[in-house]
Amino acid sequence: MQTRSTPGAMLKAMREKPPLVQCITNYVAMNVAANVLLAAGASPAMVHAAEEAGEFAGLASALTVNIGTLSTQWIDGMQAAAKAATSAGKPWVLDPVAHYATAFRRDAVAALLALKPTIIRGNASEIIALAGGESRGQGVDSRDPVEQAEGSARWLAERQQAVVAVTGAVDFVTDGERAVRITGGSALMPQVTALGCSLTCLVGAFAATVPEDLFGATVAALATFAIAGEEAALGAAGPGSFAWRFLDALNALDAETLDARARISAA
Ligand SMILES: Nc1ncnc2c1ncn2[C@@H]1O[C@H](COP(=O)(O)OP(=O)(O)OP(=O)(O)O)[C@@H](O)[C@H]1O
Ligand SMILES: Cc1ncsc1CCO
Ligand SMILES: [Mg+2]
Repeated sequence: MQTRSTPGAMLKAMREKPPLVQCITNYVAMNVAANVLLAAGASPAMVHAAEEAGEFAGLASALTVNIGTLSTQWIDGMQAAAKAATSAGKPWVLDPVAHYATAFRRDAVAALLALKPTIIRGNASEIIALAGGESRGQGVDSRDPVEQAEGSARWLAERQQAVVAVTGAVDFVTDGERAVRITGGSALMPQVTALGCSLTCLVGAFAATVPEDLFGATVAALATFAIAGEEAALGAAGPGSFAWRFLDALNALDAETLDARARISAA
């Protein structure tokens, strides 16, 4: 992996100086994602109102924008925050939840893409559709394998000059030049709502910690989820116990274990 630092070193740096991350996320994910960031060692703030989102982006070290439960007022807040982050040179992450489903979502995502997210994180169906392909996604859930989204991700990364992460059974990350696959996690992860949305917020936390290495930050966040997910699955009886075990595993994961267990290979 061609990054300046290891995932473990980035996790350690994040915990030593917990970054303030502005998460504009959906109603389903707000509580889940805030707990995920706290467990990992970052400081989340769910601030989306049009009246303050832009101003708040000036205080935060990174911004994440997720369109999961969209409404017009929220779009104004998302755009204000994205503009403020971009003009301050701060990283911001776009999660285009089910953008293929309706014209309202498609238009919102097109406007957000024009505001130049530095990182885009989605499931395979979302990334395929963002690149203009035929996706089989149903609502917010992916119906496509990540392998089939790799070409779309490379195309999107080049076109947007952004890091693109596609998640699923095997994750894929590219900046248009470099690309890696990350294995791990658990089949229980897509059975717990909003873990992908929470991962988007965690990508923002790592990006805030190492803004000079957004590719490495994205890989580190995904590897953290992969190892915490594997650990949580060991004792889980189903999605319910997996959800709380995942928070505990994330909190207990240390830098050395992450670096020893992360499975990241060039793609
Ligand atoms: N079958 C699987 N096996 C292992 N890990 C998985 C599997 N499916 C998803 N994951 C992991 O789950 C996490 C969330 O990714 P996912 O692709 O499910 O996001 P998403 O579809 O955007 O989720 P949501 O919309 O619920 O937020 C990632 O860390 C991913 O690696
Ligand atoms: C279930 C659901 N519906 C809109 S957003 C969301 C969270 C997972 O993406
Ligand atoms: Mg999602």
